[in-house]
Amino acid sequence: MTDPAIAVDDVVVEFGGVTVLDGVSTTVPSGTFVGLVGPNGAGKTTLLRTITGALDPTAGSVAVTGERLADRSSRAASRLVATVPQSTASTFAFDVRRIVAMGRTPHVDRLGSPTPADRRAVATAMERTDVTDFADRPVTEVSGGERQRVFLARALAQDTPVLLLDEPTSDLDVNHQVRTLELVAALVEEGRTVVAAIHDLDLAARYCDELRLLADGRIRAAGPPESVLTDATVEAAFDTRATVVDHPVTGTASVTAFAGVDAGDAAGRVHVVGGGGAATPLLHRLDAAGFDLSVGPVGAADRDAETARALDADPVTVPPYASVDDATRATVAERVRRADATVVAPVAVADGNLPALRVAGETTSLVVVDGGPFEARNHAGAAGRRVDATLRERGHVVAAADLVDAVRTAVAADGDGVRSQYGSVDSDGPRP
Ligand SMILES: Nc1ncnc2c1ncn2[C@@H]1O[C@H](COP(=O)(O)OP(=O)(O)OP(=O)(O)O)[C@@H](O)[C@H]1O
Repeated sequence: MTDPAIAVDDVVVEFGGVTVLDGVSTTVPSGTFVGLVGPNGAGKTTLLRTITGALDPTAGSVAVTGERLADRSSRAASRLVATVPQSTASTFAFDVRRIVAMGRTPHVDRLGSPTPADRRAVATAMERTDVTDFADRPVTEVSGGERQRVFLARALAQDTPVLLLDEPTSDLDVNHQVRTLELVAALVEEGRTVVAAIHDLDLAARYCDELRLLADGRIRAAGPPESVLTDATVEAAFDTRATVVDHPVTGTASVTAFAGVDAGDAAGRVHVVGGGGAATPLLHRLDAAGFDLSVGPVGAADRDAETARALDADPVTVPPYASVDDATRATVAERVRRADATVVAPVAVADGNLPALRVAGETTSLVVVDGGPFEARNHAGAAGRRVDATLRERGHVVAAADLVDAVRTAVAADGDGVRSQYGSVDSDGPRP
């Protein structure tokens, strides 16, 4: 069997008597992209620095392609591993091309000048990281995100089998985040091995072959992203409530954290009127709080339907582009009546949700999230203004941030409160 690209064996790192890595063992197979995830201070940077040999572990050992980097000359080690540090602040005003060319140092003969192959490697690295346009600018005068790409270009120009990246996308805009991780994935396809500390769990799940979840100096979970990122592992490592679902577009794990949401001890059935993704964040909050959920009516392929299925929240769906038939209407009405509270997401009034809005409006335990269909600006005319005023006066309208508390109160008051009377004021029906 060939050696793994990286083997970390029972590594302990202490700083001034404080144990930062506490017996970390893991291997990274050659040609894979492994993401290091975990909370601030978990030890990700420390582990990367130990792998490069920049830090000597208190105990344990690290091998890269079967060799201890500490036993190699720094020039030889630099032909094996390239790194992009978390902070790329540079004090020297070298131009970008010169910074990238520094990646060739371990390959260039000490006395010789760069060869055409060196120049080609620099040009290709700049192109692949999209920095060619500002190749002649001083690195001190480019933006933080541009500088991050310059240092990735330097690492690419170094042309090593192993790349270690500390937060390679932290300063990048959304376009360059995705482009950079696609570039990294392409490098891995070409046979390189990459380990990257990544804070964005969704991006890590989307691009990495495997993850290592680090917390309190230990690896808490290791393997494919979907096995590492679960509600339980994320909650334990990050000390927060969290829900992990399949992302509707990428199909990979998508993590939503809820700081300050109580442990899921809330009881009660809640029906949510949503559509177009408006209910998705609300469903996550309500699910994390512990409510039993139903949703609808929503299109079968709607984002809210996907979320509902992922959370076992029982969506009432209609086929795409179909109108709501009598049977569906009756099902929704039944769900609303059976629920201990009904939540209306900030949706626009549409033929599809109008029947549900009508039924919801007649319940006593209605929670309307601010910006929704009952708002005056979403209705034409006096009827709309009356609906809005009545609901606000009766305390049914809340900000999304206050949703869980409002639903707890509504559930407790179910059957007890005054009717929201949306039904009675809406004599001619709201108009979109
Ligand atoms: N040189 C050092 N001396 C003392 N303590 C250090 C040193 N380097 C790191 N630490 C401590 O070790 C712990 C782990 O730090 P590390 O930078 O490895 O975490 P991290 O997981 O990369 O965090 P972040 O996500 O915030 O970048 C932290 O508590 C940090 O304060």
